Amino acid sequence: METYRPRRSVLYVPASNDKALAKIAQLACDTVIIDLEDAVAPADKIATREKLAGILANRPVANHLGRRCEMVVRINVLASEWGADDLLAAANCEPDGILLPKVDTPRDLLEAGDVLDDNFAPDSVKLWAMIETPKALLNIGVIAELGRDPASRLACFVAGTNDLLNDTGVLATPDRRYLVPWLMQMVLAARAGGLDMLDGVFNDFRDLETFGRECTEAAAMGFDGKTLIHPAQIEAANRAFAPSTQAVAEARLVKDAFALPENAGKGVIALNGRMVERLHLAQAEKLLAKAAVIGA
Ligand SMILES: CC(C)(COP(=O)(O)OP(=O)(O)OC[C@H]1O[C@@H](n2cnc3c(N)ncnc32)[C@H](O)[C@@H]1OP(=O)(O)O)[C@@H](O)C(=O)NCCC(=O)NCCSC(=O)C[C@H](O)C(=O)O
Ligand SMILES: [Mg+2]
Repeated sequence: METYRPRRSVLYVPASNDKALAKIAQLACDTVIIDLEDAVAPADKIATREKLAGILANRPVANHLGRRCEMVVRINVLASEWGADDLLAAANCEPDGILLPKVDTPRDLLEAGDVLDDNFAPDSVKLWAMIETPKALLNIGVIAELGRDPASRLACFVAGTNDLLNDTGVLATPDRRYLVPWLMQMVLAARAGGLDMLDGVFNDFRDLETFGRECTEAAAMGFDGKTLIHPAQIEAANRAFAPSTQAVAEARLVKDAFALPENAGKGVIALNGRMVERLHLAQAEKLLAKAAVIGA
């Protein structure tokens, strides 16, 4: 069974921006997040929420990979004046996920999950969580643990680096040196919880060179993909989070070596002067499956 769901390029599209919404079908991003939160002015929140059903109904049948176009809705903070209505309105539109901003504790997710369980089937919409507050970082392990319980609906973490910089006062530098320790904590926690982990946005959308570098680093740090704010960022993200040609070739070598009759049943083999274990075979098979899905 195919389990890899590509989320290399995850584009925020403001739910209030008709021009941007109309572009979705032409874009080569793996996932779209329809944003009701930061991208929508307070005066427009209610009118924008009312457009949600139309936006989701118009989702492209297939995306650039020929797969069902994954659409997630980011709602306003649950405790805000808009949050509760956003949650129900979003779930009614049957998106693939609902992204909760400013999650501080597991309770925030459990409360949203309870509302969904009272109104929708247990296997319906998934929850995604923004990790963007100091409290979320302090609680990241227990929040991530929810990922091991399918009843929690939790499927994905998204780093909110703008809020994190704002709330902590750390300096934004091109190499993200003060953020990296927290980003690595997020990756570690996501892995412990069996969750996907998406990197935060890069605001300077005309600077594609620095953006490309940040994507390459994020892939090396273990992120599954990057959240984006502009279509110009899609291509570099798709490239950075895809397995390289060399990685695919090496994975094939590992798979072929373990398939040799003389290696049947062996736990460890030597390959071109390198020790290769069955965990490397599993890793290679995962990488090849990923490459097959994205056509790399
Ligand atoms: C940043 C922008 C406001 C820039 O918009 P604009 O000046 O219109 O850019 P361009 O003229 O270069 O646009 C070219 C065409 O591309 C379309 N476009 C632009 N952005 C998007 C998009 N996100 N999705 C789809 N299409 C898009 C324009 O409409 C132009 O189309 P056309 O004229 O037909 O050629 C804008 O990019 C933007 O609004 N981006 C998204 C902003 C957003 O959603 N922000 C909230 C999410 S990020 C966040 O919240 C961070 C997190 O919470 C944290 O804490 O870190
Ligand atoms: Mg934010």
